[in-house]
Order: sequence, then structure tokens, then C-alpha cells
Amino acid sequence: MPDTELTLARTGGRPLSRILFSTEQIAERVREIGREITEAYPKDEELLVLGTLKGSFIFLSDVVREIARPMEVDFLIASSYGGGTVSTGEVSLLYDSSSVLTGKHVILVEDIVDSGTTLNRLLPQLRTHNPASLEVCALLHKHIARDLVLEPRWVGFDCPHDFVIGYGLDHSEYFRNLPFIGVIQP
Ligand SMILES: O=P(O)(O)OC[C@H]1O[C@H](OP(=O)(O)OP(=O)(O)O)[C@H](O)[C@@H]1O
Ligand SMILES: Nc1nc2[nH]cnc2c(=O)[nH]1
Repeated sequence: MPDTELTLARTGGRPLSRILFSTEQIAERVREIGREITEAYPKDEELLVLGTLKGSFIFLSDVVREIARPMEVDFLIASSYGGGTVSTGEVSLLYDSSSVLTGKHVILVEDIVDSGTTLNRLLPQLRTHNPASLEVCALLHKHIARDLVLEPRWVGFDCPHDFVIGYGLDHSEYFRNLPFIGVIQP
């Protein structure tokens, strides 16, 4: 259980309704995913891990340290929620990776798959660069999207349909620094 005072210090006194995934649960799952990714690709082929900012920054930095093989890391910046808790349906690509994707095994790392709008916008664009393979690794999956162009190969946890925060996930840019995932009181 996280220290309540430390949590309230991080949330500015705003209480959480509940904790969904603890720091320890996340660390354990991240280690498992790192091991699976390490085993998934031939060691002599190129791997590029591409994080979607901002939400994936903590998950990505933890998971890449559990992948025991040579690899490149790069980022995209995509945004569609603004300050709200519902997707606007419009994904703004604020920064596109300049890395070469062609011929490489590419893993797109997401903090969460919710409506699927972000993945459905980014994946077809990445495919135009002819990667050797393209997979998605998402920490959380709400299993709402019915029309995903590609199901994530690696998922940390199935996520309830609440708006969740912490471990990189924000509400109006706050709460990304919580070391666990929870739901704030409305
Ligand atoms: O499946 P979807 O409904 O598209 O939701 C998932 C996306 O929503 C969040 O990004 P957001 O637009 O909030 O930007 P952020 O990463 O900067 O917080 C999250 O990081 C995912 O990229
Ligand atoms: N912080 C946060 N961002 C999201 N983006 C899509 N779904 C969510 C969610 O539940 N929480």
C-alpha cells in the first residue's frame, strides 16, 4: 500500500478513489514483458522501440531496461485528449520520429489503449515505412475498441473503463508522477 501522505503530497491533497495497480505489481509485470520481448526477436536483427509521448515515458523507460539485447529508442508525440477525459477523436501528431524504420522490428509502446483512436491513426502511418515487423506493447488495455488495426502483442494489464492516472498517465497534465495507477475521485 502506498504511503497516504506521500500520495496526497503528489496529488496536491486530492484523494484517490482507489489504487488499481501498485508499484510492485507494475514492476513485476514490466519485468515479465521485458523478458518476453528479449526472447521474441532474433538477436542479429534490428529492434527499434518507439514510445508515444507523453503518456508512455515512465513505462517505456522501465521496460527498455528489462530488454536484454541491442536496440534503438525513439519517440513520437501524439495527443488527442487535451485536458478532458474523453478522446476528441482527432489525434495531433506534434512530433514525428526521424528514425529509419525500414527493415527494423518496430515496437510501438503505449501507456494505454482506450478508444483505439491513437493506435489507428499511428499504425498505418508507421507501416508506410516498411518495418520488418510492427507490434504494439501497451501497459493498459481497456478492450473498448472494436476496430483496432492491430491488437497489442504485449499488454501489462486489462484496465477497467474508468479514467485512470499515474505512472505516466495524466489528468490535465497532472498526476503523471504517481508511482502506481489509480482512479481519482470525481
Ligand atoms: O486509445 P485512445 O482513446 O486513443 O487513448 C490512448 C491515448 O491517450 C493518451 O494520450 P493523450 O492524447 O492523453 O496524450 P498524452 O500521452 O500526452 O497524455 C495515451 O497516452 C494514449 O496515447
Ligand atoms: N490519463 C488517462 N489517459 C487516457 N487516455 C485514454 N484513456 C485514458 C485514461 O483512462 N487515463
